[in-house]
Parts: sequence; structure tokens; C-alpha cells
Amino acid sequence: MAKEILQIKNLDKRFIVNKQEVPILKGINLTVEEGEFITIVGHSGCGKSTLLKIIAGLVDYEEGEVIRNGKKVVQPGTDCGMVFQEHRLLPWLKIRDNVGFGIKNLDKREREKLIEKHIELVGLEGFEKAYPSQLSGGMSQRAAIARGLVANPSILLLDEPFGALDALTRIQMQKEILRIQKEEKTTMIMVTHDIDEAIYLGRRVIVMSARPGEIKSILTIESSVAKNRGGAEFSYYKKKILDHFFEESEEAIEYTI
Ligand SMILES: Nc1ncnc2c1ncn2[C@@H]1O[C@H](COP(=O)(O)OP(=O)(O)OP(=O)(O)O)[C@@H](O)[C@H]1O
Repeated sequence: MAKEILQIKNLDKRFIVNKQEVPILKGINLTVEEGEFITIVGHSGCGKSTLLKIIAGLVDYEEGEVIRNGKKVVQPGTDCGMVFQEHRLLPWLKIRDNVGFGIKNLDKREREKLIEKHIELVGLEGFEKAYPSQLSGGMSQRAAIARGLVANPSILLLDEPFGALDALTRIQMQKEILRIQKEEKTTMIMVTHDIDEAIYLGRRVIVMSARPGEIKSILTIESSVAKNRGGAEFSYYKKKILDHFFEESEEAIEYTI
């Protein structure tokens, strides 16, 4: 059995808004094995980003336990990288310096080797000296992925990383992230609003309920099913996820796939 890289046990998260406690996440239990690709879908505001931030150690939590690489998460660490919907590259730094931003403490030669390796990994060779404003949206996200992976984290968290890209670039980036994951063997956990993307990438898809976010269902997707976006089995999982979403609506919603 593969190593358990992440364990979330009975996690509850509340935020204080206008002096009132608002429950955001409730009773989250999840175990992730090394090398898995997990996708998370759910209604807007159900706490998906908050869950990723808790895993990253960027946000604390009230109850339960989050264990990453055998240690209770209390702060961010180099074993966990993160990529956001906006690339968050520093506009005054060249791409190579943006990619290497998190490994400044390394010896210069080692740092340069890692930067070069990761620029190559995401297919940005030739753009090392470009500034973020000179890159397209897809290229900027490639740079953000390289930055997220440069310290060789065992987990990469991706918060809607392709949400701002056009449909074609998005599909291309989905293929790329699968290739990168295969090459690097990094455990990846991605939040997405795109159900096709969730099924295509995630070998397990976590479906969350509306706020307070609870895990409603976990679907295991065979890679043969995921590859065939036009296939009947792909549509079956898509319908299953949509049914989970809409069973919470008061009004019946009709849809076709
Ligand atoms: N720092 C904060 N203080 C107070 N409330 C917050 C804070 N961060 C998030 N929230 C609230 O927590 C809830 C969940 O936010 P979160 O961003 O995790 O949702 P989400 O599922 O990722 O949403 P979306 O899909 O729209 O991006 C929202 O109601 C949001 O307003």
C-alpha cells in the first residue's frame, strides 16, 4: 500500500464574520496516498479554497487534525507547494527569478540547476529572461506551476489553476499537468469548478456539499474512463456529480449532458 501523505481527521473550520461564528467546513475526513491526483468540486463558497489553505498551513482550524507527511500542520512548509487561479508572479522579476523565488537560500549553482529543470519541465525554455507581462495566460500558469514545484514538494495544491484560461489552452494545460505529475510523481490536490476537468484529472473526485462544506461523496475514476471525454462512462460520472449538486436545490433543475 502507498504511503499516506495526508490525513485529515474530523476537521471543522469556522470564520468570525461581524462578531459571529460562521461554520465553513464540517467533519472533513480524508486520507490521501502518495502520488494520488485528487480533484475537489463543490458549490461556490463551500470552503474548497479554505480547505486547501488549511492543508498548506496558511489558515488555522478549530477542531480536528491535519497531518501532512507525518507531521501536524501548523505552518507552511517546503513539502507543500501551491498554485492559485491568478499566477501571482512578481511583475518586476524575470521568469527565472520568479520560479526560483522560494529557493533563494540554496547554493547558486544548485538553485540555477533547479530553475532550469523546472522551466524545462513546464515547457518555458527560451522565456527565462522574459517578464510576466510578456507571457500569455497559459504561459504564466506554467511559470506558476514551475515555481510551485521548484522546491520539490511532495504535495502540490492547485486552486482553480486553469480557471482564467480559454477552453483550448485549458485542455492543453490539463494534459500538461498530468504529464508533469507522472514525471515528478508529486501528489496533487486540485480545486476546480469544471466537472469535466475534475473527472479527467482526478483519480478520486471529492464532491462537497454547500456551506458548511462536508464531503458528500468520493468517486473513484479509472484512468481509462477519464481519457475518453466523449465516452458513456465519462458522462455517467458527470451526471452523478451534477445530481449531487442539484439535489440540494429547492427547485428542480433540468439539464442535459
Ligand atoms: N478570511 C476569511 N474571513 C472570513 N470569511 C472567510 C475568509 N475566507 C473565506 N471566508 C468565507 O468562507 C467561505 C468559503 O470560502 P472559500 O473561498 O473557501 O470557498 P470556495 O468553495 O473556494 O469558493 P469559490 O468556489 O467561490 O472560490 C466563504 O463564505 C467566504 O466568504
